Amino acid sequence: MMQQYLRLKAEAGSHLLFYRMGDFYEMFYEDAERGARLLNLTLTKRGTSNGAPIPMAGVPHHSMEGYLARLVAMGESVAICEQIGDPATTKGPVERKIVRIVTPGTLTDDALLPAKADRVIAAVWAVRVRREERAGLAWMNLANGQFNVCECGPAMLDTELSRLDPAELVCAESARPAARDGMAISAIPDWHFETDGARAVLQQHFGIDSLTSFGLDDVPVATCAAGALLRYVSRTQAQSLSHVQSLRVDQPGEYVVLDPATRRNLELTETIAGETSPTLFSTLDHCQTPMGSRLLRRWLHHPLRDNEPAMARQNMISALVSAPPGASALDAQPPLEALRITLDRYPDIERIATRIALRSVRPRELASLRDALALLPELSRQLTADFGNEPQLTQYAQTLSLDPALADLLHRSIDSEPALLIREGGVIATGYDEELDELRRLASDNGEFLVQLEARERENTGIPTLKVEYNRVHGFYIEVSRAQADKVPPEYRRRQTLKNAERFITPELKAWEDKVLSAKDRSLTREKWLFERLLDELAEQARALSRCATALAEIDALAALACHALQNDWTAPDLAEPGTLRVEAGRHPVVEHTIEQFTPNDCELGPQRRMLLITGPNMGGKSTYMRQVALIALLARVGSFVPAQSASIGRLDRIFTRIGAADDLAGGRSTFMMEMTEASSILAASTPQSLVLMDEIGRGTSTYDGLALAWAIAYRLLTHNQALTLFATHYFEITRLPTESPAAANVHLAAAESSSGIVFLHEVRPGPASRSYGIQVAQRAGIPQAVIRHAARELARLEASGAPTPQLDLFAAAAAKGDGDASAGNHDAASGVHSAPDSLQEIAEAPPSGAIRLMEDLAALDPDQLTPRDALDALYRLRNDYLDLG
Ligand SMILES: Nc1ncnc2c1ncn2[C@@H]1O[C@H](COP(=O)(O)OP(=O)(O)OP(=O)(O)O)[C@@H](O)[C@H]1O
Repeated sequence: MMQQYLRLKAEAGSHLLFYRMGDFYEMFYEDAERGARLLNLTLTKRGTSNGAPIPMAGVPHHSMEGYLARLVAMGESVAICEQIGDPATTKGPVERKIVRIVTPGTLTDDALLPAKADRVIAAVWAVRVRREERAGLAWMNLANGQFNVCECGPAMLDTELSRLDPAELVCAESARPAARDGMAISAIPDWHFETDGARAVLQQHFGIDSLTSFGLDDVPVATCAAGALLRYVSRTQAQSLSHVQSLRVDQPGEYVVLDPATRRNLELTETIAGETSPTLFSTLDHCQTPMGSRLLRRWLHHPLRDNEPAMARQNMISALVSAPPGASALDAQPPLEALRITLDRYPDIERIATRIALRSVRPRELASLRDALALLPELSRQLTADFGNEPQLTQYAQTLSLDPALADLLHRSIDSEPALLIREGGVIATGYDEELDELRRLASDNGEFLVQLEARERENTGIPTLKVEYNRVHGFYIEVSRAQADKVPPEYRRRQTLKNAERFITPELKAWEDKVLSAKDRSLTREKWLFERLLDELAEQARALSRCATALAEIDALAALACHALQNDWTAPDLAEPGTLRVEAGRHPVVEHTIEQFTPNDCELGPQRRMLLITGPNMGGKSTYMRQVALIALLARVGSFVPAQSASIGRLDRIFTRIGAADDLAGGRSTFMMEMTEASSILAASTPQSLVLMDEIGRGTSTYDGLALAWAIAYRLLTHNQALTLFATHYFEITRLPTESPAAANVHLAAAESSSGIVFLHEVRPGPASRSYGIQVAQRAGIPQAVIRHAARELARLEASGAPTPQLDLFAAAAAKGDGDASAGNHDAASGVHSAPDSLQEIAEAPPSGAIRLMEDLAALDPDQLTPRDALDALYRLRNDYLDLG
């Protein structure tokens, strides 16, 4: 047996091998140790190998699914080996075979899959093509059969992977990427990616001679990845992947690019702390079906660049939102509500269709499919009757009309309440197959015969207490009390002797028993055979079914967005010309639900006003404001309504965010290094059609370094990249940027000081802030009073001494003017709303800033060339020039 095990283990490779032995799946050797550790199982021993005991750990076969789910969640893969030979007729170990391999990215079983998220498997391959490094990506969603590829430069690989968020990444052994959270890495031999072999695998699967029709000629590197991926996935499944019927090339310009940091910062489907709620997705997910939820999640991660497809969704949402109550609506419900009530009754047809194709569908899933198909005409009727003025919605009605033969077949073939598993019987409906009905009748027709037999034998033997009974060990028997046992006729043969009774069998009873029991076996065999034939017939409809599932998912996701828009007073944005972003009274789609009263704010960016410099106290609402603008833009590009009074959002190619400080300790990068890495990719890639969010860039280093970098980065974004930028900063020196470039404008988050401390107004007003309120915010955060008083004294001292911190200078100037109003400051030249106070104006006009000039002067000095006297003179000069000690 161990030889057989070792052969199968060699086949399983690095996957854990679940080796079936009776009612258990056993693991041996290192697998046993690893499995026991991961699953908290008892580690035992079985036999010895070279004198050493062989470690063994096992899980009961009936609870295997739960253990598999846990292992897969930990990124493990498991090869499942079943007994396929018959123990009764086999000498030596029963024949066994690996029947499937469960890996994190190739799950199709409902019990192992998250209902509301996709689990994608991807493969990556990178090579040099005509002196240019290219990365090819292929990915597959096995649970719905979608198979896609794209190609990009290596720099974009991380961004693409964050878009797809694969559960498993297949790569070549020679190019294993660094591990990442939530993504298992599976290395396969390099030759699997070899061009000819990869193309052959694809051509064979799709049954075609050329891959040109899929548009693969332009993406040779991705084609290699696709071939390797298909080979890998096929090996894991017991069945052919007949539901993977096409391969789509994602075009580079299709979606608004969001890099990994941006997806994280905008908390699309996961909060920064790693929770699933509250996120944009958790807020919007009013979907009634799991397939709708999964599609909505995909949409949020794939905002559309072009107006046309986004507009198509928006039009449908508008129709759903505004349909007048019609005669057809259920129970006088508004049409949208009636539609959602109908949707609520659909099961996960998308995954059922896949499991039909993979022949792993369960009887009860077919019953729920049958019931769902009966609902389709009602849904089609609602779409045409209530939303008839929106042609795209009514088009769905056509996709939903499946061949009535399918519903009829399921209706006739599947029992109204089928058993859980086909091996239990009771799945095929009575009346579907004559032979099955006959066998079932034979198998169950025991009552009448036994009653008659018992009466007859009592009379023949004269034993009134004689009984005909059944148990699982001995089958049918006639029981007679001990005292009466000598009265039984000679044809009675003893089967069992008990303390007070004797049990007998007669030739007649035995013959009948054989007939009944064989009828039972034969009926089960017949039922299994019928089920297989049924799957053959259903498989022909799997494609139409998955198209129907896609339509249902789209209707559901649109209805969810419409429902949210209606309940929260969202509006349809205007999908405008590139380079425009205008929001009137916008709100943060998630935060507006988590606080009592959200203050709406405007935002205006366009060709003449490309950058907003956002200042204001800590806790004033800067980050919320910036994120809200980005989320409104993203929602508009998804095709959704937006939380604003009105909005006009142009075509965007990318959204970038540099928000918050996060160390990448694993990657060995400090906070400041991370900040600069992100900033450098923004400077490298943003265009006039990009939206850039920069939050407090430069704060991770010393004040002057930070200020100088922040200034230079802002300047570059404004003049070179010309991206639409929201730039929040505590460096008030930067607020004079508008005087140098009219395309920049200052805004600030207003706050006021009251007797009880600072009050945040959360209102975005024109012009820069006048104070930072750091000490007041610290006080609110509970810093001890003694520390607060000390800090206040220090601040007063610094201000009085005119210490050369540029922002202190600025505040001091404003404060000296007796500026008690938190929001009053100079308003930028570009906005032209207010004139600037003199002192600020002076600072703004001093070319260039004092800080930078000081640095320049210092840099101009060469200490090695100075005499002690020259050095002293230089020191006095600098002191006089830059410090006002008067
Ligand atoms: N428009 C708004 N209306 C109401 N409350 C708001 C608004 N914007 C922000 N807030 C509240 O203010 C809090 C602080 O907001 P936010 O984190 O955006 O401030 P910040 O200026 O970025 O602070 P810091 O500079 O310290 O990072 C939020 O938790 C939120 O509850």
